[in-house]
Amino acid sequence: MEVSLDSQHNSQLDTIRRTLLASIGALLYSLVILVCYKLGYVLIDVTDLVIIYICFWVGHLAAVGFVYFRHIRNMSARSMSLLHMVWAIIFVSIILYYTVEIRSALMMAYLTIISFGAFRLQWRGFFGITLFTLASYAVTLFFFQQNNSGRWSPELEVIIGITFLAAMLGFCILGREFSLLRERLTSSNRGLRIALAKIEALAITDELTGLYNRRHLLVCLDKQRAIANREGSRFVLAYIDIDEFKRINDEFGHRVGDEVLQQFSDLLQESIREIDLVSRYGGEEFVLLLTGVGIETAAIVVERIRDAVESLKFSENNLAMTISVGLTEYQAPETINDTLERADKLLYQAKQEGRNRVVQA
Ligand SMILES: Nc1nc2c(ncn2[C@@H]2O[C@H](COP(=O)(O)OP(=O)(O)OP(=O)(O)O)[C@@H](O)[C@H]2O)c(=O)[nH]1
Repeated sequence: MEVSLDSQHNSQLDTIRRTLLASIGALLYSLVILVCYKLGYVLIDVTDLVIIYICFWVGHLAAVGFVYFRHIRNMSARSMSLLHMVWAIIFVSIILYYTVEIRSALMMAYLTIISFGAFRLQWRGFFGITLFTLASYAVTLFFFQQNNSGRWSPELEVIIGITFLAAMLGFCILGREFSLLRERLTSSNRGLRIALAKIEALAITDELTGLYNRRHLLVCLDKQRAIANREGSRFVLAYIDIDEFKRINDEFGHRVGDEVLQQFSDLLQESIREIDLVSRYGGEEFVLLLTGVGIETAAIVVERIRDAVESLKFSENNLAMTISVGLTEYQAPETINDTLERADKLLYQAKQEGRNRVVQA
């Protein structure tokens, strides 16, 4: 879970970084156009240029704001959405319509815009945006030729057009490869995350019973102790041992012994609340962690479990068995070891007093 949140956060930061890069690119391109305008390569009325700039920047900033808004809301965002790219391509096409002589240089902006799509778009989207760019350039050329026939050189335009088409095709193929690579990477990351979650679960689970193991119990106890020390909350440990389990193994075999352990674990699991924890401490020993209760309430719960075990028949052989329990409440600021040792001594006392009983501190 932590891994997944981490990767989501990193991907959002990447998105913000790419959006900032796109903005820097757009700013530089706007400045280059201004210089070209000053040098007489962009033949446009200054009012029209200002209107085009305002329209483009309003759209661009709205898109950037949208990405940032989704980021602070923790929603997934695309650095340059399809709409955002279409907006930028239209802007470049309009500028190209007014550009003379150096149009092939300013056309490079198309490639920069499209390359942003390679980070996010599926290859179909990438293909679509490439087609849109080609169509948009064709429309620009058509109108340019209509209004500037004097400056129109068919041979030159064909050469530029073919070069541009080849570059776009190359970009499209590379974009597809990139997109496939990204999809493979995403899917292998997902696989790794699932495998990691499984390994983490295995590391804290007892194989036979499916209960938490001793390692996980100790981690939880440390946390619970820290909470109790800080907030003054209470928790109780019940150290449970199945009585004369060796006899069950000896009489019925190890397989039946395992079955009994599994059924007993199920019973324990069903007897506690979600906020409590049951663990297999080792062999036929189990520890219950009962949180937010004092020893009086815990004693009632554990006594009920002892009673249920006594009256149940386990495994296919209808075995009867009993448990002994040492029950103690955590006394701040002692260590968890102290509490466990006390519970163990109480369990020993329960065994000494004849088994099938709960002894509390
Ligand atoms: N079937 C099975 N037996 C286990 C497992 N782990 C431990 N045991 C057995 O549990 C038995 C525990 O025996 P003892 O420690 O002598 O205790 P006991 O017979 O329960 O007697 P008291 O605790 O004194 O009531 C041993 O025979 C172990 O082999 C397990 O995973 N499966």
